[in-house]
Order: sequence, then C-alpha cells, then structure tokens
Amino acid sequence: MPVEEFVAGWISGAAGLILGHPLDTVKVRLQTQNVYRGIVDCVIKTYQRESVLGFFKGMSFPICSVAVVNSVLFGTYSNSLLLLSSTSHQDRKAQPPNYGHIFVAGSIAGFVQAYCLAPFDLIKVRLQNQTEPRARPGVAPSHYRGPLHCARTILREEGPRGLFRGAWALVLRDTPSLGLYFLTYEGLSWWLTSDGSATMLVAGGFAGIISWVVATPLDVVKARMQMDGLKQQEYRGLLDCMVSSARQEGPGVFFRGLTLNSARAFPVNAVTFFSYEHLLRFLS
Ligand SMILES: C[N+](C)(C)CCCC[C@H](N)C(=O)O
Repeated sequence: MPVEEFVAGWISGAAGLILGHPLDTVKVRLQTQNVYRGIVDCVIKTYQRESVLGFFKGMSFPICSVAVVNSVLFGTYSNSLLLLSSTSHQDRKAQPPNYGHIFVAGSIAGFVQAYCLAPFDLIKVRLQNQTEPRARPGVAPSHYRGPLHCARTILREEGPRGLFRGAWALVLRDTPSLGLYFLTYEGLSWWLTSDGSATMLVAGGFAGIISWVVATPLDVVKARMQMDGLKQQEYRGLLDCMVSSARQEGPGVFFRGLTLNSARAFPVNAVTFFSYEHLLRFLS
C-alpha cells in the first residue's frame, strides 16, 4: 500500500484547509443560524464582534484531523482504484482507468473518510457557531473553551455517541460527492491532455465546485443535525430534519451556503490537487 499517497494527502489537505476556513465559518453560520441577512451581513457582524480571529474559530482541530482525513481519503481512493483497475497512480496517464472504477473508488474513499471525519467535523461546527467575542472580564464565556474542552463537554453532556452526531448525514453527503470529486478530476485531467500544473489547478478547482454543489443540501442537514444536541433536541432524525427544515423555511434552505461552498471550493481544491500531485512526484 503506497504510503506516499497518504503523506501527500495529508500535507495537501492542510494547505487547502487553511486557505478556505474563513469562508467555511461564514457558511456554517448561515446554514445553522437565522440571525444573518446574508453573506456580507454575517462577515460584518463576525468581524465587528470577534475580529478577524472569529473567522478562524474551530480551525485548530481540523488542521490536526485533516492529516488523518485527507490521507485516508487520498490513500483509500488510490489504493481502491489500484485494486479495481490494477493501475497505479503513475500508470494512469498512459492507461486511464474506467470511469466507473474511478467513481466507485472515490465513493469508497468518501464513505471511509466520513467516519474518520465525523467527530472532528462536529467539534469544528460547534466551535464555528460560537459567536461570543473572545473571553475577557464581563463577557459571558463560550460554552466550549476550545476543541479538547468541546470534546470532553460533548462526551459528558451527550455521551460517546454524541461525538458522532450528524455522522449519517456526513456519510450520505460525502460518499457520492467524493465519487464525483475524483471522477471530475480524473476526467478533466485526461480531457485537458497535459499533466502540467495548470491542469492540476483547473481540474482540482472544478472537481471541488462540482462535488460541493452536489453535497450542499446534505451539508445543510449535517450541520443542523450536529448543532441539534447542543440545547434542546429539535429533530427526531435525519429525515425529520429535512422535512421540518423544508416545511419551516422552504426548499431553498437546502442551498444555503452554496455560493460560499462554490467560491471556497475552487481555490481550496485547486491547491489541494496541485500540492498532492507535486508531493507525489517528489515522494515517489
Ligand atoms: C465531499 N465534499 C464535497 C463535502 C468535500 C469535497 C472536497 C473536500 C475538500 N477538502 C474541501 O474542503 O473542499
């Protein structure tokens, strides 16, 4: 099992995460809080109350977890494709694998990484939704004082299963959309013929956009399920969350954050695939 795929996946994922976290924070707040009039209103209110640091809330944990999540994602994808089509990463330019194999390998990777991602993503969303200014005398402290305190508090208040709140929505979000993610990347890379840096950036960027467009409806449901355990339990399950969200806010609720997901997806995934490919060449 080539180890370099995992290492390249780790470093490339961290690069993409840092670039995109501020937009991700604004997106999560728009998806789960009905207090903002839109993207600009959310950005202004966040900056005014929490300074620029407010946009980076909840990032410290994903920086650690992206090592696990992205290396599992890229490592599982490449090794699943090797098993399905007997083509290693180096062979793929000369012998493009079957698109069905690419989609299946990407979906397998999406399913596996979702379970690794679930607790980390839950903590990220809970921290991103804390809108109190930084702790100072006279200001009510936030419910969670950091990622580890958040994990301990969830374990104490919601039990071990609490750390996997929203996991099913995450699995349903990521399994097909990551199949599409890798299918778009491999297909565009093959169609653009050259295997230079520009191809990596363009194919990676569009892979990110297309996968996030498909993933956004379940991304909204996932974030709401993850926030559900914090105060009172509002939803009786994933389907109840979807039905009551649509009933109360209209079907448009499932596309909340789509603009931000798409705007963030191109640079983040262009950088992710660019660094992944170059790291692989360097490591192998
Ligand atoms: C599967 N889904 C569309 C949710 C994500 C696919 C791209 C993942 C990438 N690390 C990013 O943060 O954009």
